[in-house]
Amino acid sequence: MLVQLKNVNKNFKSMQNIVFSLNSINLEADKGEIVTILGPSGSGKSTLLNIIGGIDRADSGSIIIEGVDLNKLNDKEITKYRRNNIGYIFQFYNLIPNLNIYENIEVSTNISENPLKIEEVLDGVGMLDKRNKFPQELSGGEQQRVSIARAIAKNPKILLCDEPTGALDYKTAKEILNLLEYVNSKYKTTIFIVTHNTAISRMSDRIIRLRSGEIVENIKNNNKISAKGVEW
Ligand SMILES: Nc1ncnc2c1ncn2[C@@H]1O[C@H](COP(=O)(O)OP(=O)(O)OP(=O)(O)O)[C@@H](O)[C@H]1O
Repeated sequence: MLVQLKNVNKNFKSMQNIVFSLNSINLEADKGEIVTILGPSGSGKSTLLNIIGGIDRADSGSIIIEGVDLNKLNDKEITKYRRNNIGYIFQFYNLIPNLNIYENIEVSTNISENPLKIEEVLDGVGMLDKRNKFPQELSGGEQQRVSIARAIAKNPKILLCDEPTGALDYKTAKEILNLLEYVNSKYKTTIFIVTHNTAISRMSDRIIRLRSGEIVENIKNNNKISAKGVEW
């Protein structure tokens, strides 16, 4: 098992009160699985993703990645874990505006121990010919392709996608889903996709539904379809 969360709890507090808590989260994901995390706004989806990514710390419980418990790592060790194991894709791409496409990816490969060739990943996402362009010269879909290339170039075991198609129109969103499927099959990357779009869950191996910080559904998808067939 690549990812195992056991009894994970996380509270966000205001001055005196707990304003939100993620409660007793248990989940597992194998190498190469695609997992979708569904749930209404504020249910804790991004918080859960950030805990798996070592960005947020859990208050208690275990987050075991390849046998290592993230909750037992110090800050330096967790930074190293993040650099080498985690690729992140955001709704609004988060590319660095004053660096060209190639340089945006270089920022990520420069800090990882086992990066892929930048040309190879740019070619894989269909952006090699735009390598000298700047983010503002690209469409949203193209920027998301670059952000996938940036995440993948680190050669991470886990790809965390927070609403990766949330800012894109139907056609471009479908292209991005196809690309995530390609990455998953080529690199055997385990992919977590947080989304409001329940249709996306049809291309995943596992579907997790959160409500008010609790998992209310955790099912294996026995009717997985290819990204091409996902419709909404
Ligand atoms: N750093 C923080 N400090 C305090 N509260 C936080 C913090 N991060 C998240 N929260 C609260 O935790 C709750 C869950 O937030 P989270 O972003 O995980 O939900 P979500 O399901 O991803 O929502 P959305 O779909 O709107 O992005 C929210 O009520 C949010 O305000």
